[in-house]
Amino acid sequence: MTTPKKVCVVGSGNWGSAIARIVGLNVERNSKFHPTVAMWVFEELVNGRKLTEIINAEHENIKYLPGHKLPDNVVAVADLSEAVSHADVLLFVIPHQFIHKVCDTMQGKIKPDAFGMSFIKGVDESPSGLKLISAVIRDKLGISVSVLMGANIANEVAEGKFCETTIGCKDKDQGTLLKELMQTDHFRVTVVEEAEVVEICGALKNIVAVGAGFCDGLGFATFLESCGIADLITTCYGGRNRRVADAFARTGRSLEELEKEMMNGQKLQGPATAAEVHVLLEQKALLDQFPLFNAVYEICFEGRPVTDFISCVQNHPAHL
Ligand SMILES: NC(=O)c1ccc[n+]([C@@H]2O[C@H](COP(=O)([O-])OP(=O)(O)OC[C@H]3O[C@@H](n4cnc5c(N)ncnc54)[C@H](O)[C@@H]3O)[C@@H](O)[C@H]2O)c1
Ligand SMILES: O=P(O)(O)OC[C@H](O)CO
Repeated sequence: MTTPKKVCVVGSGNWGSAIARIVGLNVERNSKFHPTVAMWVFEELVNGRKLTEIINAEHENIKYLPGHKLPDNVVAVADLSEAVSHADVLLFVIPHQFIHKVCDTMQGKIKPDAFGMSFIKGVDESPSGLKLISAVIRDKLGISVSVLMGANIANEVAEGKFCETTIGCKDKDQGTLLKELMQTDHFRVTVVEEAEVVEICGALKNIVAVGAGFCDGLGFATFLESCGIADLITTCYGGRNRRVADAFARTGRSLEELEKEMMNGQKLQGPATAAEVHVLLEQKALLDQFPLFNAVYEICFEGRPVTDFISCVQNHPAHL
């Protein structure tokens, strides 16, 4: 029998504490894991008391996740080196601004066969270019690093509200183990191999969220009505344009044929609109600024292979 794996949560903010809560409950009932979880806490005083002492005495992170008890087996540790030294599984849940310093402190302190998972949404920027946070951890600590990202609000997850999340992990066995560590009845986990895509989605959506806040704050609320972003998301998930385009890409059959076969007389609006808008963009010499619209037009009407779709967008003049 293999030795139970010890888990350390590196971080104890809003999400870090919600994750520690899940992990603490899960390890108690799964013999593949050691029954205690170390949670590294960036020490600070709250009402004159050390936060670690409050967490260990009251089993609640009263500053970052108030109102939700942590299981007794989650032990707050202020010394990062001590917290991580016995861990087989390292869960990184800190704001991305602190990742370099945290990894630097961990260097030489972790078990050589430990592996990690990052819950951190962000990217790292340096003179050599952008880097995923998982890559920063991997390069600094020499361990494999998966990611977990999803439409998850820490307080809601802690309340046990239903939501789903995605683990990106290239190793099948590790992915299965990490799913066992994270999944609950209310927090449902899907594991995919494309870890980089999972991570970049998590990082970039935060910029859009800031933009959405600007719009709301400025009173430009119409995009947030049902006709705006909501309809965009709805059509991309469940609409007829999406369904027929999906079949087009999978089968290589023509749009006309598929529309006739799949829609029983109903009419697609997307390709025709792409053609109509294309006329205007061409007249105004704006095609370069709308690479997605242009790519859809070329694929639908000019015989451009659908397999070029991503490269059309990648080759936007602004990126050259
Ligand atoms: N909060 C959410 O709902 C949520 C959900 C999903 C993902 N995330 C992501 O999880 C990551 C962590 O977010 P969070 O909500 O746990 O953190 P948070 O926003 O609550 O951040 C505060 C944490 O940072 C720590 N901290 C402050 N100064 C520090 C320093 N110098 N060095 C190290 N730590 C320091 C604090 O002690 C505290 O634990 C982020 O990338 C976030 O985008 C958050
Ligand atoms: O509260 P935010 O904007 O950091 O977002 C939290 C989560 O990332 C939502 O999935």
